[in-house]
Amino acid sequence: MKFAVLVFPGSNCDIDCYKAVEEIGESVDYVWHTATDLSAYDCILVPGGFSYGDYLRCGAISRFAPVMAEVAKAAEQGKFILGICNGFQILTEAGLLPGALRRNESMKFRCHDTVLKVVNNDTPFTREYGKNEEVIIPIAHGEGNYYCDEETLETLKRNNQIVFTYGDNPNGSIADIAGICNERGNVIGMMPHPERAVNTLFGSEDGKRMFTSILKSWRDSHDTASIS
Ligand SMILES: NC(=O)CC[C@H](N)C(=O)O
Repeated sequence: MKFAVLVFPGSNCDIDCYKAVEEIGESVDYVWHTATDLSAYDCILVPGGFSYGDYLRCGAISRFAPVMAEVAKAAEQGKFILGICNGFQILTEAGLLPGALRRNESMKFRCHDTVLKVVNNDTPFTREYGKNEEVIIPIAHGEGNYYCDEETLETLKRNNQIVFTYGDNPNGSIADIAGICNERGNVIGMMPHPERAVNTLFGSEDGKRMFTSILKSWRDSHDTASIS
């Protein structure tokens, strides 16, 4: 299986994502935002950071990068797309996920561990977790306050698209939402950083199972031997 980690001017979690994939022993490349071909990749990681300095709105400029047309194509093909933090912001700006990320209610940048509930463990990204399992994954953002209108929220609930919720809501997100997926389940965005929780040395390895979930899902769909 081959992973791509997109890199925009101002990305700062690209190396963490790359290392997280290395932790699970898979192949990974950095892919610059000007790339126009993602056909070699099975999973696209859109990492966190401050792409284009968060000017206008977080992700509002990056979503026009040439590579984003390829991300849309990959999503259409059913490939796995994981947007983390600024990556989530870029995916909402690109219209690949519904809703928007606003300034934290506190108007402060929040950087600390959070307890997340795995609301939907029936996605390619979360199958290695138990339903309603609580995991510890850190956040680091100023604009993680997820918002969508009532109708969209009802749709998210009805389709089981709410993947993670916060135990102790750190940013004012509607319905305590920390992560959502598209209706098909192959595109997910989340504000917390699983790639910063892949080893007990980091304080938690609860994020690692997101990466092993992706690998298992890909292996199942490609009918190769499953990993232990
Ligand atoms: N760690 C990040 O990706 C930061 C996300 C974004 N720039 C914010 O502050 O909300």
